[in-house]
Amino acid sequence: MRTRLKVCCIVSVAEARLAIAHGADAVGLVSAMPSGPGIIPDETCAAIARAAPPPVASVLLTSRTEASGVAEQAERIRPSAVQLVDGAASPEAHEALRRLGIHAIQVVHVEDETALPLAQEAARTASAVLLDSGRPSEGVLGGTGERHDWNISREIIAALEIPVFLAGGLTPANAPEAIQRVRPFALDVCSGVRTAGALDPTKLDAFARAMASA
Ligand SMILES: O=C(O)c1ccccc1NCC(=O)[C@H](O)[C@H](O)COP(=O)(O)O
Repeated sequence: MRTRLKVCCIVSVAEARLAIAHGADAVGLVSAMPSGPGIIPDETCAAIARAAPPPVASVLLTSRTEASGVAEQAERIRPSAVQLVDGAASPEAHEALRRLGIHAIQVVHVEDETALPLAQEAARTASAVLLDSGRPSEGVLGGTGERHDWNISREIIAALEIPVFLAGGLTPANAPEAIQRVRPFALDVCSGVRTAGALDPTKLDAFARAMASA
């Protein structure tokens, strides 16, 4: 099965089009966060979500966890999916998204082996799990440019029956190894395809080619 590509930290409709032209299956839109390089206003998230043509998915990243807050933002922006980045969102938040017909992607930050039970719990309600390299205890919820322990990720993917995205420090140089060793449903990349903050067509092309070569 082909490994899917999610290009995250998209800041404009033009960047979304560039990512899609290079084969992105999904574009990630980072709304308000405690910190991070890719944050954009909700109005920009909504404009990009409207511009993403089917079957490309628009994924809204939110640090909200309460059902009412998650649902309010999702209803306004209308993405295909919401990526919950700040620990396990409440079952009510998942249920609110389900009622809106919007998928929930639950992020699990792989800090140590405790990520496995967290991912198994998340898989009970989420449509997909995304394994990332944040440090929630320090208010870092993604966009680190750092890899985590892929042995743990591989173990999680083998244990789960739902799609699992792999994120954190991916680049054209390590994408083939990520696919071969970890076998994720999709790769998620932010800093590895950017230069001086802007989406870089040369790096995007190299990333897509690296994935195809795996
Ligand atoms: O990029 C941000 O500003 C950000 C902040 C807080 C949560 C998530 C954020 N980025 C979105 C992502 O999901 C990244 O694609 C993912 O963390 C991988 O980033 P990178 O290691 O830079 O490829």
